[in-house]
Amino acid sequence: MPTSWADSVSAAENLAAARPRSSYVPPHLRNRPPSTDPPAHASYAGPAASVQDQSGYGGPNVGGSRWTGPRNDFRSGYGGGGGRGSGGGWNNRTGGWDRGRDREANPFADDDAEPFVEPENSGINFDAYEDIPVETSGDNVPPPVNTFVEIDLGEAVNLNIRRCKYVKPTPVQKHAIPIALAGRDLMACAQTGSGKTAAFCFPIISGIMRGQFPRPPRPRVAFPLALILSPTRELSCQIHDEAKKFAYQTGVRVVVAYGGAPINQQLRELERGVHILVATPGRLVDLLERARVSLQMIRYLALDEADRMLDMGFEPQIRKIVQQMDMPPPGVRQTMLFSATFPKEIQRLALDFLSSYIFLAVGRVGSSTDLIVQRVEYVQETDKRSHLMDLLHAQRANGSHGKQALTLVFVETKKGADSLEHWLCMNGFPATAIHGDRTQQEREYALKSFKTGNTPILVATDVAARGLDIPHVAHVVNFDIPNDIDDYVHRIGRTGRAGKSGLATAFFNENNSSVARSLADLMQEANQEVPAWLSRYAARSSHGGSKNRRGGNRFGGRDFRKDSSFNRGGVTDYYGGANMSSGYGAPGGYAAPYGGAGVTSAWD
Ligand SMILES: Nc1ncnc2c1ncn2[C@@H]1O[C@H](COP(=O)(O)OP(=O)(O)OP(=O)(O)O)[C@@H](O)[C@H]1O
Repeated sequence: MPTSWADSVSAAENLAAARPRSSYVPPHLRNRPPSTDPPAHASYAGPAASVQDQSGYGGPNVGGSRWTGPRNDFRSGYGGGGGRGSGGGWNNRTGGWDRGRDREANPFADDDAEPFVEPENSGINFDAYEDIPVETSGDNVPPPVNTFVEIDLGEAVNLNIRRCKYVKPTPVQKHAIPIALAGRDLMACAQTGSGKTAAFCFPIISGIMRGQFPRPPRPRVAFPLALILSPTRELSCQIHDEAKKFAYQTGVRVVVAYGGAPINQQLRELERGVHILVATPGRLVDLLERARVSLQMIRYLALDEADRMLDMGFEPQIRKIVQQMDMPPPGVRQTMLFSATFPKEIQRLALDFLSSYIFLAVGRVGSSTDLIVQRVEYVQETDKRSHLMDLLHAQRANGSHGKQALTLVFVETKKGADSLEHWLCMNGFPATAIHGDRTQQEREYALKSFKTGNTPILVATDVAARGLDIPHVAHVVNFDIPNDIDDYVHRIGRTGRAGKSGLATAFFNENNSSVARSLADLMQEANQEVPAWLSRYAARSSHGGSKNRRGGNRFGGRDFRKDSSFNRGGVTDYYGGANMSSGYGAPGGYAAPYGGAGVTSAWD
């Protein structure tokens, strides 16, 4: 009997291997249950059919009443039944989705060529996340799970989890996946590098595999079932790559659309059919205005790094996409917001986008993980370059495996990035740069060159601060400290990911005094040593008032619905109690009520 999730998957694989095969089965078909495969191009949407079992969305197009019934109906057979004969299913026009699936490239193929490949994606210190404080608020919060085997994601997704070498869910996954699988709207805040991408992708993929959906009503228009919005092109590409791995051989097709790349190629991809569309807001608005994408069939909406999208001025586009086009309203679609930081503005947006949602905070909101050793050094503007060179020399001397560890250097301006890159190269340090004035091709080339270790130093503006998951970034240098502490949290979060440790060094001087206090608070909270001189700056700036988007609340946001000032503003208080846990050992912790006066929480 299998004793762990990994054992169960192994057992499943062994069983599959033991199955007698009468003839050669091509690799892309090997994980498909032979008995349930429909004939090519047949329209099939029986009650137990999943996307994998269909040649497309064979269910009827219910036309006029597309938003009728509660949201869960979509997942429990909406549009199912009567699908036979309804016209050949999804994408029939181009030969059917199955044809595309047969050509599905193996998204894991590159992993084996990875220069720094590891046997297991458990990280050297994965258990470091276990004791992290977790808080949930909202009505009827589904209980967390401890293992992947407890979550019924389906055999195909389980195999992909194993291919990803994930052994157990991270804390945010333990909580968020059951919440999302229960069909609940979710606002989830968890530390950088803690696995949020999989936390929203797994339930979406699994929901699409299980659901029954009407077939797309018009040709030449893409009707995705799920939309994942992210602020930057690189992050959208990364989510796309991840989602393709999670959805490999499930029949769920993931397409990405982002600016700066030829739109025609993206249109062709969309025409081949799309279940999950990953997009940046600007390019998506373009596609919607060209009427090449319709959001009318969206059942899942995920906003990754939602706060950053507002910072970048995307709010009008996001509101247009979510509220002014044809997307089903909250309560019909399922909406999830994920970030490591949630300033007040985004919590207000959440009230418009989410319906009776659960607020989940894993670790203190806006905190950095204590896997990252943070150092702040006092460096005058004019000394920054030579100081950086000292750090890089020291690092080169300590290089492991004959390879120089990757170093990410953040600067404030695009010009500053160009000039520092040039200076580093002139001084014998192989560096490249990424910023918004570079062409998309240059940006992608720079990232690739950095990831592969060809240029182990990347100079970047905030375009690389959010979400990018680059293995083996050992050191993040804040050559220029950002004015907003949330940006600092995301920047340093490019190291110390998935349980690994990392180092972050910041060059502080007079110009940064406005963030002294939030920086000192953040470091203290992450159990870092705060230099005495920084504490003095912090004490001074508390009187002057530093920019603090967290509204004076020391640990930043918490569920905004709890703020009395907010509720006095005439907005309904959805808050219906909260649960608090400081670990996973005691399931009883989730039943403990929170919110009464005098109860200590992770936030206080
Ligand atoms: N269960 C798991 N086991 C092992 N590794 C995991 C697991 N889940 C995710 N990872 C890995 O952890 C890394 C970080 O994941 P991800 O990029 O989703 O983090 P994140 O929380 O979105 O970070 P950020 O806030 O910076 O966007 C990735 O390399 C991912 O493959």
